[in-house]
Amino acid sequence: MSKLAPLLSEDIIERADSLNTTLISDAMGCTGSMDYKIKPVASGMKVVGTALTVSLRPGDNLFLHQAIYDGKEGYVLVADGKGHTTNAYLGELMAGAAKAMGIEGIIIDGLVRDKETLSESAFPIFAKGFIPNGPLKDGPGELHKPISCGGVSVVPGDLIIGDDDGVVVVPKDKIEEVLSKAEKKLDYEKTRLESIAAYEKARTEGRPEGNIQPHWLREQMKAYGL
Ligand SMILES: O=C([O-])CC(=O)C(=O)O
Ligand SMILES: [Mg+2]
Repeated sequence: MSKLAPLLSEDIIERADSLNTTLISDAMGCTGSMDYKIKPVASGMKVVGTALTVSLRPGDNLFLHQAIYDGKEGYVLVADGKGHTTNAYLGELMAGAAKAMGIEGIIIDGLVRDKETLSESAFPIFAKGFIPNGPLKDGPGELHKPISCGGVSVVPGDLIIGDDDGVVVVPKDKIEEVLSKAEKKLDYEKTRLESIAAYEKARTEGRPEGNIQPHWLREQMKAYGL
């Protein structure tokens, strides 16, 4: 029997892929984001998938090696590196192995190394930064258990989305509700951007009409007597 949590459906992954981290966080009441220091190693990287979790001893990557070989397509490896900042948890070799295994990407609360190779690769890695020191390989650690990563709980099987703004986690029992809300927000934002652009065009052409204040602004400002 697989140790891995069931993969999320292709439909869920496709829907999440057509959204982004900000819409998904909005749909969770502006929550769900990991520590802002966890960012893609190169701008433009995006990852969406089912969480595969590992907890590491600070500065030690033994269990991260095992997690890579437990992984396969559809999974995003999420590693609680406890925010350790003296040793890197992975470099180009492990990143290459994870990509070869079919893993969608790696999120780590800690540092990595081999910046040049990692940032030129198409393989998405999200970390807090870079340091030349390598890790120990002695353990202990924990695989496929609930963890905390970047201040957010991650349970194996949760939905993970990472992009240039950071990483957001959607608990598996909330996915349907969150995706439908985020899709509605996307529609709202598209319409809003269109009206902002139309207003700017009209204004610069000397024929402004109406206003582009969001519908809720007036009501909210009443509390301030304005
Ligand atoms: O030593 C390690 O396990 C990490 C590393 O440098 C690599 O993945 O290239
Ligand atoms: Mg190396």
